[in-house]
Amino acid sequence: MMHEISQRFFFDAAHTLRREIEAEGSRRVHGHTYHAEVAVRGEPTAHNGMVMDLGYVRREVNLLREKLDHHFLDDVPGLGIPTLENLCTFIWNELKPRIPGLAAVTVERHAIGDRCVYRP
Ligand SMILES: Nc1nc2c(c(=O)[nH]1)N=C([C@H](O)[C@H](O)COP(=O)(O)OP(=O)(O)OP(=O)(O)O)CN2
Ligand SMILES: [Zn+2]
Repeated sequence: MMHEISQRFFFDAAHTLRREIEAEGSRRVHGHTYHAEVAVRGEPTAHNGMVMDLGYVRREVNLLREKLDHHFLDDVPGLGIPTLENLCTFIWNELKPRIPGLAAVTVERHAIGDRCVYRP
């Protein structure tokens, strides 16, 4: 039977964004607290009852988090334009080789209710 486990984390980061609406504030350097979640699918093994030890997921997430937390997202190599979509893809690309059962990445800005889910 398939199970899905998940790990939440957050990071604070600055960015700029060129937009066609609400352009003025987005173009200036400003910051957000981003809330993210990674989900891992699999079958619990008979020997430990886990899909994967969440401590392992946390360790990988913490390594990834160092690349985003308190960074200027416009300058993060491999991220591209710092949208929620590209943050999901970036986190996916960073974690997928380390967490083979990775199933989804979610990034949200709670303050304004924006959310993106990447589930290829
Ligand atoms: N499809 C997407 N649309 C938008 C994205 C996105 O990542 N994907 N991002 C934005 C803006 O970054 C977002 O709306 C925040 O706007 P911003 O000017 O950065 O901040 P606000 O002042 O609106 O919100 P605060 O968090 O209160 O500062 C838009 N669309
Ligand atoms: Zn913004």
